[in-house]
Amino acid sequence: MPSTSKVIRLAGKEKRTTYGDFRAKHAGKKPQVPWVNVSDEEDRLRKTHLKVMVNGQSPHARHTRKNKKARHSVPSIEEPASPVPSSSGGAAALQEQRKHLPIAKGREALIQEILDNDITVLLGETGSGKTTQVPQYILESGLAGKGMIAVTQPRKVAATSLAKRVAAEKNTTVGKLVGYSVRFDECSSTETRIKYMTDGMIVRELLSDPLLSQYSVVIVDEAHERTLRTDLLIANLKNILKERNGSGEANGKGKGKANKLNPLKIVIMSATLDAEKFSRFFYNAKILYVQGRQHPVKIYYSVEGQTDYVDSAMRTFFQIHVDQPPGDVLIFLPGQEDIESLEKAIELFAKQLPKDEMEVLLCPMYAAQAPGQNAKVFTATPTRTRKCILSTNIAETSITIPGVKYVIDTGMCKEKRYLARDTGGGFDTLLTKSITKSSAMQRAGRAGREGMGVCFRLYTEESFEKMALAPEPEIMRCSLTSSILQLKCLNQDLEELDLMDMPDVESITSALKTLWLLDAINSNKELTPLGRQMAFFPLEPVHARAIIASKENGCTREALDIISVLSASSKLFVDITELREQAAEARRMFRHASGDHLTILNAVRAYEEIVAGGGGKHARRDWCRKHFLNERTLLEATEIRNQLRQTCGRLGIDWKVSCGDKEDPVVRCLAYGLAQNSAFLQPDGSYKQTMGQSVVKIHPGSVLAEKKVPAIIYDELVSGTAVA
Ligand SMILES: Nc1ncnc2c1ncn2[C@@H]1O[C@H](COP(=O)(O)OP(=O)(O)OP(=O)(O)O)[C@@H](O)[C@H]1O
Repeated sequence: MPSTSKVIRLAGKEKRTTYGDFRAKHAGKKPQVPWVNVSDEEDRLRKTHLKVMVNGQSPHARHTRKNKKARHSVPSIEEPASPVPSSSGGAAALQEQRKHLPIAKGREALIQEILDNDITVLLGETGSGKTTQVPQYILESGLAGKGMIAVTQPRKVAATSLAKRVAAEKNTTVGKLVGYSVRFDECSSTETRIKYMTDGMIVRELLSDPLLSQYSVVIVDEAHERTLRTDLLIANLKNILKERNGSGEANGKGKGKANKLNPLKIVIMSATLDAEKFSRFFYNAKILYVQGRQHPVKIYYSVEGQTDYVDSAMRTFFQIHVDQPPGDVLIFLPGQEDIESLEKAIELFAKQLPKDEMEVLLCPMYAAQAPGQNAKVFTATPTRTRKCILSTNIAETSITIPGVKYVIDTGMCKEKRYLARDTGGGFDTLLTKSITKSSAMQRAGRAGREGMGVCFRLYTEESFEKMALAPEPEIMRCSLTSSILQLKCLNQDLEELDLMDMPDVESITSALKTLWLLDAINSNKELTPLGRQMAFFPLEPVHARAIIASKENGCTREALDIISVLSASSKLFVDITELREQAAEARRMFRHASGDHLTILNAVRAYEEIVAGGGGKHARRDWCRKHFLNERTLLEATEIRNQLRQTCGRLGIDWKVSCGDKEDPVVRCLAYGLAQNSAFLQPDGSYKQTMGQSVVKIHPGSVLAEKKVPAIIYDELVSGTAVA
């Protein structure tokens, strides 16, 4: 059965802004500025949650409504005289900066509160210093004893960049006193006391250490995002607290220790949190509030709603570029396609600017881009240049991008949503939708980290008022398959966990059906030995199942080559709509009649020959460019493969076993994992899913796009987007 990496679910057309549209619309014209008005920065959301102040007044006065007179133009932005030193500089400058953060005033009070309470909920404005300082205060005060302090983050990029920043503040290199742990990348040592980690990694640690015995403090940061992993962690922390502290109270202070482990301290943090809900969940835990932000952020709303947010973002960018003082610009967009469209449009217009204007340096930032590429965003901006970062919501929380003074918020994001199938199983899909108030505030908070900032919201104040406060918890809208498998390994049933919000029965049933079809659980919903093995792999269960099946099919080497590429954060085949034919021609040598997975394998093998040939870095890069391959994906996949090989070793699977050039064993083992993702050819040329009613079409970037084959398996289903 041929296999393809991507199919499209045909469910109506969605209009996309393309490069061509931009050219037609703006050819020869100077970009126009959208109307904007000024609103003062507000924190009315938080006022309702305020219970205990940790410190006093904000160091800077807030902007008031009198700014409204600047309705029709963006006034020039003046820096208030600030005693705060600049963020660049050595260790002494960093120590000086730490002292000026709003949270520093409340340091002693905060430590005392954490000492007195097992669970603390901490609210503080973006940039007040929660994420970088609280772990250091806890460490410096000796509150963590000999244990480690875990600081969880929903996203990789935040965990790694925060670890680097805090290591610099501690005048050390990352991986020693301060480390991080993200999927496929661990940077810590026996010296590590503060560990920034993704919520996924700490949930994974529960498998080998159910009481998280290495940690004396767990700080759950950006808890407002309510990711699935954060919710599972929080539910487990409640149980661990009972086990380790012997109390089910927020201020139990470790009384009646149930075992020999250190008592656990839990801190829940965010700038935009429904603090009362968290407090109630944790036995009415105390809510602390850090008042004030280091630098103010002015907010501008558009007077009218913007129908084409990519176009409006472009015009707002040039308005800033032409009229405003130096400072980098961060633009929030929903996804990669919009980022690419905007990148091209800005590039085109930037070339038409007069010679005496500053240069524009474009830096895209999205999860599917290799980590090294995202790291470029953090490098210093050259002189006479304005950096323009085009990002999805991966830059929305926790991170500080040095140099950013302006934020443009399109008000849109992509949200993962699970579409269940009546016949069992289902899939996660990304839908473009309006953001929430929490997101809007977090996005604005990315300006004003090093000095006064400005945020342009490409939506009206009225639209902001109508936004939901926070996103719907992921547990209510995402696939539960992987989580239920992990919980089964901890002898836990999702239905019986004390969760903040309980998902509906259908999505639990759907996940259980998938696990049953993969043989991870039996018909009594009990974990099978195979399921336990699958949970060892840091992969989606479908991919883990394929690797395990490769053992009996004698093709583990090939399965790992393919699945490590599928698990990398960016695609291997560069897919530019306008250059699709040229790319297909350049990649002809890798094409495999059996589909995309074997084509990936051919590309990996060809790349390895180039590496073995010893042509050097430049030769490898040129070869990849020539063949429209993303070398960063290949490099990342090599790292992932090394880890998967180690996991195979621990499970007694010999990764060196190869089937050579035979294709059947490879497709067969993929089919074990992807059996649910299969579709049969229909008389009209479309494909119908075997499980579910959806009609799908092979993605135009697939090697099978032009072919009609009786049946396919696939590993990615895109919903609702149009065929280009
Ligand atoms: N990588 C960095 N480079 C330069 N300055 C930084 C960096 N990280 C943090 N800072 C400085 O430290 C301040 C506090 O950052 P921190 O992340 O601790 O705030 P926070 O209260 O957790 O904010 P948020 O809620 O947005 O995560 C920032 O406003 C910025 O001035």
